[in-house]
Amino acid sequence: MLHWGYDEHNGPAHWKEVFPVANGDRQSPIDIKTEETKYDPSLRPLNPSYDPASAKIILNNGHSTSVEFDDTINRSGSFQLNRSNLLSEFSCSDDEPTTAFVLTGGPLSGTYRLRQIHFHWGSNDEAGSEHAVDGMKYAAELHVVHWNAEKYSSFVEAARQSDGLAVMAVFLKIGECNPQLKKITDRLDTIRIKGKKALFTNFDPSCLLPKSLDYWTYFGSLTVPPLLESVIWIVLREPISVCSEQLAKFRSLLSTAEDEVACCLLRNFRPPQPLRGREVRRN
Ligand SMILES: NS(=O)(=O)c1ccc(C(=O)N2CCc3cc(O)c(O)cc3[C@@H]2c2ccccc2)cc1
Ligand SMILES: [Zn+2]
Repeated sequence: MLHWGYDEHNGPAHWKEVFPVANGDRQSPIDIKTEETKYDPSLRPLNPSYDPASAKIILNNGHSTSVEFDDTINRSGSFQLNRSNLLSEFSCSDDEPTTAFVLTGGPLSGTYRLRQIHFHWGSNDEAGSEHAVDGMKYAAELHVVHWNAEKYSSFVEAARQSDGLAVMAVFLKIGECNPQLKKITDRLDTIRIKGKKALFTNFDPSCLLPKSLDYWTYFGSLTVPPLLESVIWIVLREPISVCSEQLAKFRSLLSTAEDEVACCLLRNFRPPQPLRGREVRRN
């Protein structure tokens, strides 16, 4: 198998050839059978608090489009943005609580720091989400990726720990065009080719969250290689809207680089994986 992707020759059915954990017992996504979810009174409300200044770039990494955030923090507690992206450096004094772009509450113990958001979609409006609800798939799915910055010193280290990552999933349901999503879909034509990136600042991902933050939660994995089993999944029950024209822009992204034959990224979802006896809790 060449580099993994979503085509016939390198898609999800092949990933186990290179990443045997694909057959593990806490793989994602899953089909959430609502009748079998368990209410858990100990689950607290989710508390996302994002600082718009931390958004940095939007990029096409060949298997999705992502908005990357600045999740570096140096010892003095001040946030350091690297000069190469010409963003000004700002620092908060040590006595200020740094609440920028973190997720706490819900099933989480501790503070998870926002790293990136990205999307999954399909070749048609009917099925593009990764998680399913009672067998039903949505048109697309937003993932808001956080890592446990209290316990681990980097995202990649956290990605190897069973409680290292927390990903909030938001379903995108076909309907009205989404004005908040427009800020992202309007930029996709500048990053069509794999590897392309562009400055993307002052974006607060909470503008993409639905009114209700009610959720299901379960222990799972990355849904793309290396499929690491390090994700606490928090799937919001209420979808946000997206229109066909906006979805079409995602599909016009290329999964190929400049020097390759152009190939559109028409779909990039992994099908639901076996639950293997895991429990899905709801708040
Ligand atoms: N769909 S998802 O489960 O929410 C998810 C989460 C994280 C990541 C992520 O940040 N990854 C995994 C894939 C990947 C591919 C790259 O080309 C890359 O440059 C970075 C990543 C990272 C990653 C890589 C290694 C360890 C952990 C994450 C991707 C998908
Ligand atoms: Zn994802």
